[in-house]
Amino acid sequence: MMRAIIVLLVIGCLLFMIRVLLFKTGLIFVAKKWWRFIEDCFHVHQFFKVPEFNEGMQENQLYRKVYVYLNSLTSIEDSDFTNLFTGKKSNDIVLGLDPNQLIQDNFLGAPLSWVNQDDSATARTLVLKLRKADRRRILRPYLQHIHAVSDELEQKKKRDLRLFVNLRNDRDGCCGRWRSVPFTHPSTFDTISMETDLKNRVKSDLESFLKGKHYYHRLGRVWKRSYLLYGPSGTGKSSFAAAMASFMSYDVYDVDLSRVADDEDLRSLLLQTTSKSVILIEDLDRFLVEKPAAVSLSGVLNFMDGVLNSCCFEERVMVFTMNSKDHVDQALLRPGRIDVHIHFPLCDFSSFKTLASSYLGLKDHKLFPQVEEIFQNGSSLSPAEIGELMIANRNSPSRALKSVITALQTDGEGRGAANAGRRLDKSGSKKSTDADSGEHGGVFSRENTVKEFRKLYGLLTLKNSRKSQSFDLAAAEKDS
Ligand SMILES: Nc1ncnc2c1ncn2[C@@H]1O[C@H](COP(=O)(O)OP(=O)(O)OP(=O)(O)O)[C@@H](O)[C@H]1O
Ligand SMILES: [Mg+2]
Repeated sequence: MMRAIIVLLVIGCLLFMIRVLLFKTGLIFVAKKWWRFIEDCFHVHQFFKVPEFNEGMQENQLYRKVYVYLNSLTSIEDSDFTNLFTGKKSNDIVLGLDPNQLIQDNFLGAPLSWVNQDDSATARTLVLKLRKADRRRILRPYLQHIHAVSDELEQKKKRDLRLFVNLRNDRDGCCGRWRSVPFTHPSTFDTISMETDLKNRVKSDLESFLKGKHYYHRLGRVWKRSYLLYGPSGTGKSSFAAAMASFMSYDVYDVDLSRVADDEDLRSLLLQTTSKSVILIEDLDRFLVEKPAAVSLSGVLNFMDGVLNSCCFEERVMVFTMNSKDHVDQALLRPGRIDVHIHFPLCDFSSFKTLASSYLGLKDHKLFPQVEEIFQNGSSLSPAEIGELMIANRNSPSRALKSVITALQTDGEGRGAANAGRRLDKSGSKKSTDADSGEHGGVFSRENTVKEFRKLYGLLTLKNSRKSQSFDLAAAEKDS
């Protein structure tokens, strides 16, 4: 009897020491791994692949959800290799899947594992491995669980907007053509010096769009809206486009047409964009004149029309910027292709005062009357030029204003008249050119309330008698 007790004690001590050894040295993970391997040998498995792109090179939404879900699993820390990234805050450490990393999971008592297949030759794929005996019972509820968890994570995490740029198509079509970085452009509608009324109308137009899904579908139209921001260099077009994206919490796809091989390539780029995004094409006029790529005009027109079935083009806002519309094929600007035209003119005295207030904190100054007179004599500069002068002299407002006056008198001579003159040429009064030419149909009086915009899809011409900025929505009469 005594001998049996001693043997049991020795075995107990041995087991305890082995346990301590296993946990202290981490060998427990090796033991678990071997145990799983031996167990697996006695089961038949099934594999389910979740590719990043479907055969049409469109993003596979399930891939994105599984990726978010796996990155949230604590078992990601048990993998042999895991990436560490800095999160939003500098002291945040975020774990990220490593190429070909194995992640274990367990659902309703069934062991599962995922492999993050990511070799540069093919598009990225997540592969689920589960026992055949468990498939019927858990596959569907497991995928629903993944959807629920990833949706919750997406909701919880404030949407970190992303800026996507397109790569050259020298990667034989694999692995997607967009690379993204966090979108942190500081511009908001508040930082852009623009007439408040005009800014509010753009906001209201965007809000109507965001709520307009059923309205567009009832009209049988793709739920998209396109804006043309045009005006001289340095007048805030790019900043405004960034402000629009931030306002809507939309990602930005910045299309560099010079990196697009041909029309087909442009279409496939579009296919890979996701909903809730701004698709930005800068300096379209320059592209159409210089044509640095093999994209044809009809390719651009189709791109602008979103000539794709609606599933691939929903919830997109297209923003085109130009320095001038004068040399552009008018087919590009017709209603339905460009819904809203917004002109960004050079500064006048009122926008100058807005800049002086934001950059120098000045509401008034003894030099203001002199500045006003120079503007009235037809001189002007872009907000970028005036902004830079104010920033350079922000510690001395008087010196800043004197440098603006000097610049207006030297570089700005006549530019204001030329800029305003574009409006005056057609009408002899301070209205926007588009409104006068009537090229987009009728002119709406300023009394138009925002609800007029809501009633109409397409283009409204709004006579904006204010001299500083025009918000000319040219109406397609027949659509109204
Ligand atoms: N209306 C404005 N209000 C405030 N800042 C402005 C405005 N316009 C331009 N700026 C400032 O000038 C700089 C250039 O602006 P932005 O790049 O948006 O001009 P742009 O019209 O896109 O010029 P380009 O046609 O050369 O691309 C930015 O730093 C921006 O902050
Ligand atoms: Mg720009």
